[in-house]
Amino acid sequence: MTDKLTPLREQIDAIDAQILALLSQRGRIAQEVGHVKAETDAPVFRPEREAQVLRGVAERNPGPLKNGDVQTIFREVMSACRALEKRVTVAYLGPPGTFSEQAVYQQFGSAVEGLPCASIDEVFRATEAGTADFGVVPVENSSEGAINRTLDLMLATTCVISGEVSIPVHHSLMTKTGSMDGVTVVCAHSQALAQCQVWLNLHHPGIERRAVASNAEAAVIASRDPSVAAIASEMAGEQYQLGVVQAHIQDDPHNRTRFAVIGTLNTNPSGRDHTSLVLAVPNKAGAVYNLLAPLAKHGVSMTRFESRPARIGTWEYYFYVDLEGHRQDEPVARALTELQDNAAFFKLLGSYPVGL
Ligand SMILES: C=C(O[C@@H]1C=C(C(=O)O)C=C[C@H]1O)C(=O)O
Repeated sequence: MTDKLTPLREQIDAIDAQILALLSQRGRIAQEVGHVKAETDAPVFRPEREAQVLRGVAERNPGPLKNGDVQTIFREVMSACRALEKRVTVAYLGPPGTFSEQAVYQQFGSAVEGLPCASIDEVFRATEAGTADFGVVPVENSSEGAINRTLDLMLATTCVISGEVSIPVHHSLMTKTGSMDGVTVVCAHSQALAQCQVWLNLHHPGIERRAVASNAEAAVIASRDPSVAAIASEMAGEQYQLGVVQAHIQDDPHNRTRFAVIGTLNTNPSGRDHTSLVLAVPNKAGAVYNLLAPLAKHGVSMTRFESRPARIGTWEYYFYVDLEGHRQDEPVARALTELQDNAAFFKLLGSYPVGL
């Protein structure tokens, strides 16, 4: 066996040497890019360029490696190259171990400075204040719908959306001991409790459910108190040394959460983009119908339509709309101008590459 392996491993060693030489060449060019950007004060992180590189490697991938795996490798290569220019700081809903943190690494790779925050509000504040270069905030979950606090803060702050990222959300029930003996409370973020309610009703109908600030927070509590079980990711469980009672307890096996990358960067077109905006109309018959007419007229598809009460005491609403295309694409630009003319309120949140 050894005789057969030796020449193959020699080939792998030779290839690794080439990969390493090429990586270092790539790194040196990224440093030059960094110098050019510094001269013009241009942004280091360019989501549209990174999206194009990742789409390109999937299109050109000759196999046998899977597209997703090749993209993970290139995501890390770009992350390391970007860090040679500047290590970007990204605020997220902490503590470490949350799905928000996973979304940060999914978008930026691991050569990034994560800044865990106590609340979604704080993520917006840190990003607005420039303490962080970007923030990552949950926007919607495939089972539970919109994250209302994020929608409200999109409206209230000056942050724009520079990117989006979607990750699978798998919940595990975990305790300090790995068993449910003596457990009287299940802690999790309210969204996670909602996403696992059918399973909990079936398997632990009598146990108190307590909403806490985040799933990772629940994991911290469970790591200190054996009468508490946490619902969180297995990553959080590992971080806080919990034993898994039951993995994959979310009611929908395809459960996903979409996150927005917020910041001050107006991302350029990548070729496959989304545009997000908030609109309001006067409270009269046909107003919403008329409002959206420019989309049909210019052939722009709407991928999301969400309403939030305006909270001014009357039955008025803000509409959160996602469109296919970039604000600089001709049909989108035309539709946006007409939408703005028809709307009582109009705020463009940003255009950004469609998440992988
Ligand atoms: C090298 C650049 O800077 C960053 C790193 C990239 C890379 O390593 O490919 C791509 C985009 C930027 O986020 C660039 O802008 O081209």
